Amino acid sequence: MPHDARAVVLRLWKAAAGERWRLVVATIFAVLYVVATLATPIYSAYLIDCLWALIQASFEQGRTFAVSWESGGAQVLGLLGVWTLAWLFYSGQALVMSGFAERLNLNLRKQVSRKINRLPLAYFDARQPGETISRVTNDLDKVSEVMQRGLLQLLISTFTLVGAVIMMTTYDLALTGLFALAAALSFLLTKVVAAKTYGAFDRRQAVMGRLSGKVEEAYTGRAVIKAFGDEEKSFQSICDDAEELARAGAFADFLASAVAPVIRFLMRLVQVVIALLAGRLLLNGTLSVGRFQAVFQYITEGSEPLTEVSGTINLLQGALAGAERVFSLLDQNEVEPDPKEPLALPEPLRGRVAFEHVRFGYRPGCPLMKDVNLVAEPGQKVAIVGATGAGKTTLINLLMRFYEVDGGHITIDGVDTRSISRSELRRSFGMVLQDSWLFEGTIAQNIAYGKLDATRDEVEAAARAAHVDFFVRTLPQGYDTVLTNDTESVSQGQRQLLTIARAMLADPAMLILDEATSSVDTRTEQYITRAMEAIMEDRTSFVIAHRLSTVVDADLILVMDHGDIIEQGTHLELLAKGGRYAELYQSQFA
Ligand SMILES: Nc1ncnc2c1ncn2[C@@H]1O[C@H](COP(=O)(O)OP(=O)(O)OP(=O)(O)O)[C@@H](O)[C@H]1O
Repeated sequence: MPHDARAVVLRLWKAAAGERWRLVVATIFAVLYVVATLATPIYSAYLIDCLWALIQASFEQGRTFAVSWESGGAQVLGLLGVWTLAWLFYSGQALVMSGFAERLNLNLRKQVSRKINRLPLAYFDARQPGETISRVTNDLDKVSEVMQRGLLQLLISTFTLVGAVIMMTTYDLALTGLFALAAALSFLLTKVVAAKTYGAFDRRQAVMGRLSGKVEEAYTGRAVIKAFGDEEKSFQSICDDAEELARAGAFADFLASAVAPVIRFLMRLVQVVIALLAGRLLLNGTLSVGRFQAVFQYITEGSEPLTEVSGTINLLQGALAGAERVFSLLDQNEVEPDPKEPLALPEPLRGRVAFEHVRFGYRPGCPLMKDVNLVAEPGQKVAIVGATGAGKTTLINLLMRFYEVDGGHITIDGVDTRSISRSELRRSFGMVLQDSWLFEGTIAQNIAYGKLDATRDEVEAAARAAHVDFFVRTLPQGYDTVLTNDTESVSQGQRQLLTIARAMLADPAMLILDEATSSVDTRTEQYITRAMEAIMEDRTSFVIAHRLSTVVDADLILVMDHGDIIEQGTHLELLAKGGRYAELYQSQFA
């Protein structure tokens, strides 16, 4: 069973708020269906006894046996009517129940989607993307699929079993007792198997999550995998997980389906014993033919749910395992909420950025930045330099509040960035990163992403300023060319120019730029340099710098090492100091 099955069921109930009426309606239909199904044996018992009396009378009086409308025809039609009603109730219930399961799934899916936007980046750092995606897809699908079929079966099976036992007591108590004993035995067996199946289902869902993660990684990282000739290793690793999934899945399914035949066998044995006992009662005249067959129909009606219930409970385990994994995602700590009454940044924004005694570590207990202090005056160009892993990106991550500082303050024009909303903070920055983020849409839409109401003229003006207009016009569809996420027709350099155009159009007060390290052709590089210089004009800009010209021209150079700023000043100041910058300059740039 889940670690706390009752808690999972309670949370599912909560998640079904607003949809519970469907469950009530489905239950009413289920009860009506069971009543109609259980009514047929009584009705047929009466019918058979009537017909039996007729047969005997005809036999004694030497008449030919015939059934008229009055002597049985009407009852036969009535029986057909009850069957039709049962079918109608069953279909109605299935319809309402599928609506319930899908709505419940929709509610959960919305909660999960909202949650994903509120999770801190640290959550995603610690997990493979596919694992989280699997919770939104596979696990949720399992919940709705099984809820739909499983809950329906469970309702009908339980009502049918209880109803059949009650009806049997009206015919013969001893036979009912025997049947109840067999039912209790099969429940016990189900319980034992159910404990095992939960573990198997839980493992299957977990392996499925891991496998989705690897497939996703292999797909998005296919270029790197090919470049390192790692295809075989990547394939093997996916195969290993796929095989584990097959084993876990086969074991879970085997356990779930193996119990039903055992219970069916047990119930058949009981039926034989009851048949022998009931036969004796029939012969000594205690039971009529009609009542004998009614008892038998109730045994059959009551035995089938027992096999169903055991299978269904096993199926529901799968849903509970999926639901538990979804709830564990929903229970993750969220990012610190924005202040209830956020302050606003001054208008117009001057763009003075200050870090005051900032402390930060990605993992608790592992400090990276111990005491970072800096002031970027309005309009200054700040170059951040340092070896790989020195903390350049981390500085930007904190500035944009992708991660929260552990101590100290970051202020913009004197306002603490934690006292304004994240969206206002991020709106005040433009970002041009190395792996430029373009989405599936036209080039015009991609450029206008920072200013959704921009006119086509504004889009084209931004593209011209970013030196990308000429390239766009060489494409057959121009600004209406649709970019796919993986588009091959746009080079790395052109992608960067497009994101510069996007930033130009948004016209933010401050900028964050990550200079490209990947090789682009000289001509494109010239365009990029010119576009970057143009966009940095009169804006406070933070540049993760790789080019000598950017660093030398900067108003402030921050030299980072092991997370902290170890030197800061202008090019000449730092050279004169003869410290790490001078060393770096000699080795890298000179
Ligand atoms: N999401 C993360 N979770 C845990 N540690 C991280 C994370 N991102 C970076 N780090 C670690 O923090 C340190 C600083 O990384 P950061 O990315 O800021 O360096 P960088 O100077 O930008 O490097 P590069 O020039 O290679 O991009 C490194 O030791 C890195 O391993």
